[in-house]
Amino acid sequence: MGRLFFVGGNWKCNGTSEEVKKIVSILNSAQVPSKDVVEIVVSPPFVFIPSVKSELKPEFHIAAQNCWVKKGGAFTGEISAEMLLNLGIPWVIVGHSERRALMNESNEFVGDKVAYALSQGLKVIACVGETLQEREAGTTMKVVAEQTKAIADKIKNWDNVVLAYEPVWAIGTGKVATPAQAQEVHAELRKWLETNIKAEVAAKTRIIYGGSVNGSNCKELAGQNDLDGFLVGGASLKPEFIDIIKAAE
Ligand SMILES: O=C(COP(=O)(O)O)NO
Repeated sequence: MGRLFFVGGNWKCNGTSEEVKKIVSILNSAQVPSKDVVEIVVSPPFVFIPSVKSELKPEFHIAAQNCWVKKGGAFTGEISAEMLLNLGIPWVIVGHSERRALMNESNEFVGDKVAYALSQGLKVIACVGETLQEREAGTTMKVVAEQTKAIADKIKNWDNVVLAYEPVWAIGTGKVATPAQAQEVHAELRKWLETNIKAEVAAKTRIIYGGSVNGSNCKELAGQNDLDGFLVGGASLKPEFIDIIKAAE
């Protein structure tokens, strides 16, 4: 396939400065595959980004967990794409299901955020995924296609987009999608890109999986044709994150 494997670690709203120091030292002492085998991105909470960026070895790139939908200004509490770029942060996660749910981020708002982040020069991990109710109602593909379309409607270039399929029912629950379940949706998403955007975008875009990935299930998941990596939550705070990165080999 020729798509460079991608592993993201989403630290979410976790960590103290002591805990972050420990995670950084675990990552710095780890032997990780070369950058031709895997692209690794870790996403600390905003407050730890400068220190993590300065301490972490260059094999690990940095992502923010969110950014504002337009140029910075009178938007109390927000962090702008320009600020991230000013700090030399190349990646941002947009549309995570926790933000869609807790902050009421609509598909259109997520699409606008992806477009603005890309327009400023950030690379984007764009998240889609269905809830348990939506899966049980048989509407998984309808939901993730709508979420993907809302992004596609706002952007022209997919070169700096990684699409993360994160079934909400698998996030933080320990109920990881089976390899077949993940492959099915990834293949459908790739087909959606081919049909609605273009074959080259479908072939090149990395589609990564997130939702209870750990050191024991990552290898089988990584073996799926249309699965190009992971967006890891809980396990990215633990030494097993290195095992997950090595699933790229
Ligand atoms: O939300 C997730 C996945 O979290 P978990 O690995 O803890 O299920 N990634 O962004």
